[in-house]
Amino acid sequence: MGREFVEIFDEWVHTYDESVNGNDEEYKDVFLKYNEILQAVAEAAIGPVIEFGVGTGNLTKKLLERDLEVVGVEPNQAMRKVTAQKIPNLTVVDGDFLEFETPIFPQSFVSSYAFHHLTDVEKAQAFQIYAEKLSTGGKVIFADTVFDSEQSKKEMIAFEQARGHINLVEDLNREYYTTVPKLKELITKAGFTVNLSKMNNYVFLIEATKI
Ligand SMILES: C[S@@+](CC[C@H](N)C(=O)[O-])C[C@H]1O[C@@H](n2cnc3c(N)ncnc32)[C@H](O)[C@@H]1O
Repeated sequence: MGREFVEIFDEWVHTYDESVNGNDEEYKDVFLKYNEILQAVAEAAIGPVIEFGVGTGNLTKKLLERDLEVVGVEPNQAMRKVTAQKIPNLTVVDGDFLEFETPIFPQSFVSSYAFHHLTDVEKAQAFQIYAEKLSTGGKVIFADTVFDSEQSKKEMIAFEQARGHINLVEDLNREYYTTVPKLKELITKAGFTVNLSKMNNYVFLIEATKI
């Protein structure tokens, strides 16, 4: 579920790695320190790991470099194809943040640049599902665009509008970018402790531990 943005990646799959490497002017600030952010997610993960929204496999590679057992969950067929070419032995199943069937029992759920595809209600449902599947001490480690408040979201959209980043503005208005207080509330309600740290002007590292 929360799959209404999956088709956007049929097109973006061809240039996605250029965007994350800073070659897309509009998304430069979103992807600032991309590798560092993914590394921070990988380092906080404990295996076995389920990764949502694998995309072109950039976080997956970092998880595998740590010798963690990983199963990917990715709803976009084109993205699954690219990842299969890059990392031939990886199991990537068709699924999403809310509906997934994998052959492993995870100790952590991880994701980068994808959780905003879910509404806040769906985000809460997702954390309830993860709470049921994890044992005490299990982790959810996500990196994603989150705003300090609704006011700072509005100011950031106005700022991007003023510098002519129309595609980014459309994205920020279209998808479900949430705020730090909302995220903290829904994660703690699901039975986790949580710590959020700012990684760049857009992205927070979200580290949740099952109580
Ligand atoms: C911006 S890309 C991020 C890719 C990669 N994780 C990264 O950090 O570069 C978002 C990915 O999430 C996937 N996606 C979209 N909706 C999703 C959903 N509901 N559940 C899981 N993944 C989803 C897209 O197909 C895409 O591969």
